[in-house]
Amino acid sequence: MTRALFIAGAGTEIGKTYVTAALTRRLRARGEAVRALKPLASGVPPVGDPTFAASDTGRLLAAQGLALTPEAVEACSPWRFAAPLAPDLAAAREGRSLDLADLLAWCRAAVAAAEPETLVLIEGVGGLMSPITREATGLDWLAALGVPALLVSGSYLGAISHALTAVETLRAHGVPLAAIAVSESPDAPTPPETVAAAIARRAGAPVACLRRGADCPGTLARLVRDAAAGAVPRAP
Ligand SMILES: Nc1ncnc2c1ncn2[C@@H]1O[C@H](COP(=O)(O)OP(=O)(O)OP(=O)(O)O)[C@@H](O)[C@H]1O
Ligand SMILES: C[C@H](N)[C@H](N)CCCCCC(=O)O
Ligand SMILES: [Mg+2]
Repeated sequence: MTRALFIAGAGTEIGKTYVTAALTRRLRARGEAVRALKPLASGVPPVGDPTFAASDTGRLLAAQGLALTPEAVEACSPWRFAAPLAPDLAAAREGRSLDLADLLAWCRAAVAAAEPETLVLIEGVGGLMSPITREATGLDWLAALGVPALLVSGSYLGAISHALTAVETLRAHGVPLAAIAVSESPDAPTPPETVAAAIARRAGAPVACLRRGADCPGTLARLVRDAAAGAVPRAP
């Protein structure tokens, strides 16, 4: 049975790719089959650009041990836009647009095509409710996919409210929340463990922590694997 999980952020540039790549490496090291996808990406350099390896797609492909071939890039991130803006704006800058229905169909096909027992990780774009098309936000994409979420938070001052706001939003929309990962922010005033504990007391979901430069903790890998296998009850 193929299992899928959506990585959502309490904000943009908060650690979604970092956590997804670390999680991918950890699961693969345990012999688990993982496919990490970033279907929709903005702020992306051309594939041949020397900076492409540092892009979300580059980092997710590297975490899977995949070379940055045009085919691998296309299979990971079919909608790529250059401007570092919300995807609807970035697409418009290129005279392009995208439909939520096409994005959903692509994601569903990718999950269906994955080898049995593969865990498919789908990284969203920006924050949970960042616009992805003129009408839809990332939440619409996640809710329509019907897979559990892993919410990534930072540990900066304000991160607790941002994370709990995202938790409440997921709950209000019936999206199952597998876990929250606090990815340490630079120059944060308190340790990420302090932020994680404050979130855990209020979120009703397990919280894991990743210090700067840290690998994915085993607890998070187990939570994600179990959730993707259906061990997360849908929110009331
Ligand atoms: N725990 C961490 N340790 C070291 N670096 C981190 C950590 N978390 C995030 N970063 C770094 O912070 C920057 C932003 O993180 P990342 O790219 O994962 O954010 P994102 O949420 O995926 O952003 P986007 O919304 O653009 O997809 C990156 O340079 C990333 O490597
Ligand atoms: C460029 C950035 N890293 C992301 N790719 C896009 C973030 C869009 C954020 C839109 C918003 O919520 O204000
Ligand atoms: Mg990212």
